Amino acid sequence: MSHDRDSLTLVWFRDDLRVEDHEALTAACGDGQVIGLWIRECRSDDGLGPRPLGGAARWWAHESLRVLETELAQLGIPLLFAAGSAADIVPQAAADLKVDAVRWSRRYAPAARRLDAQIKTDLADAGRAVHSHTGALLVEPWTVSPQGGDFYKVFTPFFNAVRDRSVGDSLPAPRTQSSPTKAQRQAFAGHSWVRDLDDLGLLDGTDTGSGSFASARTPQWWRTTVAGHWNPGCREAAGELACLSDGLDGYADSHDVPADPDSTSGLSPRLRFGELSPRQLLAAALDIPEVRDDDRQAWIRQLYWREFSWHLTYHLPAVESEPMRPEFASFPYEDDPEALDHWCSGTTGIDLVDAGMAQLWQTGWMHNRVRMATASFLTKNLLIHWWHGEQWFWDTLVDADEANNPVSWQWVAGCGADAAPYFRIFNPERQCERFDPDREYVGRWLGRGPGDLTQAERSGGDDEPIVDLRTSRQAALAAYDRMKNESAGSNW
Ligand SMILES: Cc1cc2nc3c(=O)[nH]c(=O)nc-3n(C[C@H](O)[C@H](O)[C@H](O)COP(=O)(O)OP(=O)(O)OC[C@H]3O[C@@H](n4cnc5c(N)ncnc54)[C@H](O)[C@@H]3O)c2cc1C
Repeated sequence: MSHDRDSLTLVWFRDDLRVEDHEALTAACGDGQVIGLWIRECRSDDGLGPRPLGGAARWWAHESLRVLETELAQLGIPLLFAAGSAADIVPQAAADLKVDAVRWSRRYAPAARRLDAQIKTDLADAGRAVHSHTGALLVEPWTVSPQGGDFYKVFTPFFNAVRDRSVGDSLPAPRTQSSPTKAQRQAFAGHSWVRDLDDLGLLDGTDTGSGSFASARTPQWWRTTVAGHWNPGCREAAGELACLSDGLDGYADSHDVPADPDSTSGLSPRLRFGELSPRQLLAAALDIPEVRDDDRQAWIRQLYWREFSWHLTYHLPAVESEPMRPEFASFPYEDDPEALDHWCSGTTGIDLVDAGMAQLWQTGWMHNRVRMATASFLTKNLLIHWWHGEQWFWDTLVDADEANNPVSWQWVAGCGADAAPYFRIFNPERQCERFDPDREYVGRWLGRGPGDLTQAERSGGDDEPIVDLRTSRQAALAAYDRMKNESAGSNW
């Protein structure tokens, strides 16, 4: 259906690569004609903008954008691509395309918010209407605070404060518009900032050639290997949402079983890139009749863990680089590139850790229970700074998320939002016995069959552990004591 009014709106897509339940897109279509824009952004020298995508996420974004382009085209909406500084490109695009308004879904990391505020001012100064919309979160972070405090620092009170809030109904895809004419398309392509998706460099990348596994990050890897495990794009995401009952069935009891591919939903990259909105997920979970209520509630609680990560990220200046507990700034981490390389390449000799790192490298994803065990091993048994692990995950996870990744790393490292921080040191052998008793998961990812010798039964050989779990645990606790004695304590 074509629209009568003349109004033209630019919808700037970011981490919201969908057409359903998209408030900015729906509002824009209600006003008149729409043009979409996606920018491969770089961070400015003064640190404004989103964190540059890691290798696996770049591959995902590229594929997902291809699908979004097709979905939008079916609605009569062109999607234009650009690369560079959004502070330059968005005002330029708005002027060149002569749009009346610009709309986008909000983002919440401080450096991206500051950039968006600057762009909003520039557009308004140029006489354009600018509207930001909700869409990435169920709860806007500034709408929730504890009595007498600025923001929640512990999950359970946060969850109790927001769990019963209404989030409204999901929106259908907007109605079809009249497609741009050939002449209009040619005019779009003529602007200096417009690129083809394939020219954004999302699949480019260079091997640093330094010889270490951790630095040899080749994005082509993701294209050839990880691609076999995923089908990015909002169309496929909608199909997965329809099968959500598989992931929810038995969730309360079995979500910690890494060998079972249905023990969790596997929807994290869909949320990361906004192929599905959290509101769609919540509505779907509440709607599945055949799922037991404790499974449903346990899963919904996890959705709110994601909200909590963003709540913290919104309120903290630099969650990716600064410990939430300030005393950890002086934690005596060790500089051990060789051990880091063993960890990245999954050659630590600790089965669960190596299996997890193999799953990550081969699929761009790792089960949550194993993420916790591998992260604990790096930061506590190897005493390597959580930054290094966070960065490796950032580069290798298809769901690498600006909030969930650093907040989870800080949680495991003991410097984050956890009521019982440092003393929880996951023993990866005990974790394996408990959550993978038949060794199905480690067998799958280490290329050994279930029933092979357990870690304890093996001795010597190439896969001798690089560190003794018991003595390294004691060393970690001693390092913690040293830090505590040196710091005066914190008010976090
Ligand atoms: C060291 C470490 C790093 C992590 N990095 C990321 C990351 O970069 N991106 C990311 O999305 N998650 C991250 N997580 C959280 C969690 O591991 C993943 O969200 C989860 O494994 C995704 O699988 P799923 O979609 O099947 O989850 P499900 O169990 O089906 O849960 C549904 C959704 O809830 C959210 N969720 C589930 N568990 C958590 C959690 N512990 N914390 C926050 N949100 C959660 C996710 O959005 C997930 O898609 C990390 C966890 C750890 C311990």
